[in-house]
Amino acid sequence: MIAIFRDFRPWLLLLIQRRRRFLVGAFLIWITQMAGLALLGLSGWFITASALTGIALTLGIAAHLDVYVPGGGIRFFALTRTVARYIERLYNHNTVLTLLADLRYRVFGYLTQLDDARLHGERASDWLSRLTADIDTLDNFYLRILVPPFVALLGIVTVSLFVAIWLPSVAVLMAGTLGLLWLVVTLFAATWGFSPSYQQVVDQQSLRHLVVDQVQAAAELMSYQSAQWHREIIAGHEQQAYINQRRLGRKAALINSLVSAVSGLMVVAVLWLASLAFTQQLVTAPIVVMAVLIALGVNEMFIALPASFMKLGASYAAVRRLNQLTSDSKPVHPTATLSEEAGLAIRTNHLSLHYAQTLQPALSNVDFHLPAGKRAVITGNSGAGKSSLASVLMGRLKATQGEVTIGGELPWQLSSESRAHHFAMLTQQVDLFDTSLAENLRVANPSASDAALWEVLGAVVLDGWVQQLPQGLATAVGEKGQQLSGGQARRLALARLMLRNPQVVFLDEPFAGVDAATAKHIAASLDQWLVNRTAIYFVHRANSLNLLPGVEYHWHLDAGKLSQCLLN
Ligand SMILES: Nc1ncnc2c1ncn2[C@@H]1O[C@H](COP(=O)(O)OP(=O)(O)OP(=O)(O)O)[C@@H](O)[C@H]1O
Repeated sequence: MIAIFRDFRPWLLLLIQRRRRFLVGAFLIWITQMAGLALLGLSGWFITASALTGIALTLGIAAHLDVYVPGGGIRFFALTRTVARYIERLYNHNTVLTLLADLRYRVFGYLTQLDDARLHGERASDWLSRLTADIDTLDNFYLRILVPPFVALLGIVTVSLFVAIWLPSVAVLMAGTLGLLWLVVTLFAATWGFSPSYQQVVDQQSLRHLVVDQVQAAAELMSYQSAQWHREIIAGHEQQAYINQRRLGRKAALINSLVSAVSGLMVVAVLWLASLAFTQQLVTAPIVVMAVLIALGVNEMFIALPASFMKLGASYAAVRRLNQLTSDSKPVHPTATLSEEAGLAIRTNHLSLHYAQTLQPALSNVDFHLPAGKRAVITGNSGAGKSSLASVLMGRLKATQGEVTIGGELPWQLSSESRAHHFAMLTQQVDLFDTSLAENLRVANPSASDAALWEVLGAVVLDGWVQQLPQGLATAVGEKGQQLSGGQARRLALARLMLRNPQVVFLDEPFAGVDAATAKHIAASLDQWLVNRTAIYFVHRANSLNLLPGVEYHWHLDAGKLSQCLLN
């Protein structure tokens, strides 16, 4: 229980920052509910009193009834209920949207502080779930879990005090029964539904993964004739999820029936006690009707509570996932910067990197020094650690041991603006936006002219191809650049990089997927563009070396260990 509270705490604190909104919202709900109950009670009283007065007059008994005050009261409560409900909806929806913005802002802040290893450690759909489903669950917390039980308690006290004016015994009965019901629909419902609702979130997540896999790997599954096999796995999970959902539904239905049964019995008991008071001439008949109608109407305050509290486990699952982000993200925003004049030499000192959940280090004791403005090549077989080293040099990963300095600063301590300004990296995985060629290029330099775009396209030998496209630079590249070949996409990414003016450049396999003649042309363009920049090429094969003019250093990575090679 304490652990659960500890997990919820940071998010509750965030929600509580808006406590004024919380109190005003709760007050508006309370006004709406009380106006509804007053309308019901007063109408019951008025109808009964009118009927009794009518009967008395018919029987020739002198009787009178002031119809103006209760009539006015009924109109007043009817209007109050409508207006209060309208304002309450506006106000509380505004609060929910404000909280949504608070939560998204905080979670997005955590995401931006995660390093490459953590970001790549989970699926994109999981990150999306955190930003959408998990936050929505927390967002519902305010309007479903925090406000309604508070208002219900306030309602119980108000109604009991009101009824106590005429019928103290009825008031005690109502306060006792409603208090017990309150405990059942909140604490008991939360405990009883905790594990199935927690499981529901876990099931939904695994089903989402499986279905995404089924769609993404559809071609493979069909060509290996395994689609049916995979569908059966999904069906198995789905069946489990249904069983759990039914369990949750049954529990919710049982609590709802309990609430209906107990509140029904309470109405009968109120009728009985009030009738007793009537026979003892302690109250009039209209008061009896009013008390019974109020007891009937008070159930409304509990209707939504069991369903919300049964899902506390789902909120907890969301909170736990979001809390993982807090513990993984860096505590401070790095702020170091590099000066424009500084010569940006790269130096590593016993650099080691060990990914979590792997036995062998990806980099171990890497030592090298690349003077400012010089070029180097680091070769290595697949899995030797080239991309990992590039990520550490870029400051996208923090070394487990040792350190790297660029221009005298630790890259991971540089502000993101400084890194973006001074460093550039061509990664193996190219990310293109689902927009035009020009827009994709201008991601690197929004103010680049068309002439500048043509120039960099020429440098990567894409200009001829773009010229013969009917829409030229305005041609759409499709989602993830699917309308381009792999080699074209990489060349477009390289062209994009050349629109910037970085001092340090890392090029991970710049010639992958490119034919020999084109590679030669690109190498010549790079040779020109890299003048006065510090650059490291990361390539698989030493036979790419003749494509790398100006390279003065050659290191080789083997299973994370770096050794110096002679350049021939
Ligand atoms: N996010 C990660 N989590 C765990 N291990 C990782 C991660 N990224 C890489 N590795 C491991 O680290 C080692 C080095 O990988 P890396 O991608 O740096 O090699 P590489 O030389 O760039 O390979 P390639 O040329 O095939 O891209 C490999 O054993 C790889 O399995």
